[in-house]
Amino acid sequence: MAANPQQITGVILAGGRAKRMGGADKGLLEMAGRPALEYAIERLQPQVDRLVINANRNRGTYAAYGFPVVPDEMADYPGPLAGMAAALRAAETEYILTVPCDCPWLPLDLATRLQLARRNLNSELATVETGEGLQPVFALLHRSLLDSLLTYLQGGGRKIDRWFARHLTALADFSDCPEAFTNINTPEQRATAESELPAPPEEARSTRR
Ligand SMILES: Nc1nc2c(ncn2[C@@H]2O[C@H](COP(=O)(O)OP(=O)(O)OP(=O)(O)O)[C@@H](O)[C@H]2O)c(=O)[nH]1
Ligand SMILES: [Mg+2]
Repeated sequence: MAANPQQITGVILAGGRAKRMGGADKGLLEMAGRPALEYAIERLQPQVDRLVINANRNRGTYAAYGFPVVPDEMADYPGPLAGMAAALRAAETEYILTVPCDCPWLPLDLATRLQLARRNLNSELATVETGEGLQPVFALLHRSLLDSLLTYLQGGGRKIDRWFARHLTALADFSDCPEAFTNINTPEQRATAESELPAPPEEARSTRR
């Protein structure tokens, strides 16, 4: 199908090893009674036209949410850029918007603010600046970036911000809400998050289709 220039595919990056979480599949790890990625689905889906999940393990469990599941094309967990590359290849829209699976408070106006920043700079790429630094896993990427990304990965590059530096990069200012990008890497952070997340309402328990 021809890509529609207006459209964005949201990508939930759930392909990591989660070593700091003891090797659990972090997207499926329960946080306050719900798998982590359900928070990301709930907050990202209304902002985008399509959604895909990038995952390397338990793909059947992820597929049960009803969205396409895209695995990395590179073996051995090369990092989030591999998930971005796989999603760019799979997406049928002009843009993808990536978020990590472990960020239950991600902003509801993420897509709007990234698109605005990107348009202002007329760039192919936009990411988040919180005032405390970049949050480069949150990225709006034009499909034309795939070749550059594959070249960077094939050359051994793994760092997102170093690859971004090869391109004009728009920064969306989220200094008003840096805490919205809190992500959960360790059992301690999970415990803190669980004390702050609401108990799941009954209907939320059936998000999984
Ligand atoms: N597709 C893909 N995604 C990854 C890979 N490594 C990390 N990610 C994702 O990138 C995002 C940020 O990574 P981290 O929070 O460090 O997650 P992680 O790498 O699984 O966890 P650690 O092993 O503890 O660093 C998460 O959404 C991960 O799922 C990978 O090799 N492939
Ligand atoms: Mg990591």
